[in-house]
Amino acid sequence: MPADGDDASPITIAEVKDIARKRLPNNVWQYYETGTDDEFLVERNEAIYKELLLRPKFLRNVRDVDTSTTVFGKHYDFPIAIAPSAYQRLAGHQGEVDIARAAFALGTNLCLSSNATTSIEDTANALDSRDSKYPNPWFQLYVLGNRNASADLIRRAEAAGYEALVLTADMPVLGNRLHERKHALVMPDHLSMANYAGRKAGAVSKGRLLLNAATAKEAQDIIAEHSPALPDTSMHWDEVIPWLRSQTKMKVLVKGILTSEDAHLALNAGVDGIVVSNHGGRALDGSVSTLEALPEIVDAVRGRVPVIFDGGIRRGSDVYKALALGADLCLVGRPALWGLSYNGQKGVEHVLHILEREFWRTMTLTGVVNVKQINRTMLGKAKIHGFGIAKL
Ligand SMILES: Cc1cc2nc3c(=O)[nH]c(=O)nc-3n(C[C@H](O)[C@H](O)[C@H](O)COP(=O)(O)O)c2cc1C
Ligand SMILES: CCCCCCC(=O)C(=O)O
Repeated sequence: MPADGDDASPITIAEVKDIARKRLPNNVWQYYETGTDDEFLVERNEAIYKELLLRPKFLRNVRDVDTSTTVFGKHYDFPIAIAPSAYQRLAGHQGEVDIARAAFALGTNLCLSSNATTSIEDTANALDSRDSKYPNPWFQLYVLGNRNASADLIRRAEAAGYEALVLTADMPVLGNRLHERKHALVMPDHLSMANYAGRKAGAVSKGRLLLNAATAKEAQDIIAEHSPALPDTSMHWDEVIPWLRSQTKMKVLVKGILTSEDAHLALNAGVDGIVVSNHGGRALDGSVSTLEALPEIVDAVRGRVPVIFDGGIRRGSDVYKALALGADLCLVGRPALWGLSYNGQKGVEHVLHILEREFWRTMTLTGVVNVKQINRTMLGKAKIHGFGIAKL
């Protein structure tokens, strides 16, 4: 049983978030927090969990509850890992190094962003070796107009021992982040995009460049001028997965899948895994929340590859609900950044502990003793149906 923490410390993710809000400089807070347009999706990603109710079962001998899971044959002490997020040193402390060490210390894993403020090699070298039953870190890739630059990152990640390559598909251009346009993210002098030989940038090219384009024509001109350093907008299923395969032996996952159509295309292209994600509501406002998208993708995939899931997870019960709908592993983005701001590596560990404990407690209180027992029969809809809640 994971021990409860000291109650003088924050005891929920919401409390850690409140501390981060007070500590982070406003433009960093806005950058981390921001969604796009009306931020409908940031809100919906979180709110949607409340639409699903748990159907607890009792007297099932819950003395030994095992929260662990296996993905790509590797062991996770609980099914929560850390999503890729850019520029983690903006939260202070040691950024990516603290997040990676926390994930390893808790028996889980992380995915490093292409746009990290600590390089691929420095992040890997900061980690102690651990039992080979546990995974190595994953690396998230933005494929740039300059494919040679991307090929170089892939080669470096593989050489540094990363286990999987996660292609982010959902942001060929930056979403319309209104807060960021008002509070431009400016990288302090001591930080840079460490994987790109010290390039300074907020949102890729000169920070505000794309965000500040006044017209579509201006945006096109900027893309044309800076395309080697921006995500490659010409990427297509037919070529990009085969190209990645030709570059690496690492597992290849695609991140940002929201429909069964794209899940089928991803499977046909031969990916090793799918990440259901809407980029934390930072790409296209008004699109579907990830929990709503999950069942159709799980049904399309039919267990052929792992389905990884992120978006709006703030409670261990949220993780439980995503697993019940068929996710194999959940990722958290912002909560890790809040933990980092709260107390560096220890703060990220604290966040993971909270989620692990809540997840374990939800398993125990619903009468399941391992993650395989968490399935759709454990959920109901928030709608009165006869005398009970409607089953899914
Ligand atoms: C500040 C920030 C930066 C992010 N940077 C990246 C990135 O570099 N690459 C990527 O694929 N996703 C990025 N994401 C999206 C996350 O990987 C993840 O999909 C999202 O944060 C999950 O939602 P959550 O924050 O509600 O947990 C970023 C998210 C945030 C909040
Ligand atoms: C157009 C790609 C910019 C990526 C910036 C990092 C990121 O993913 C984010 O959400 O912010």
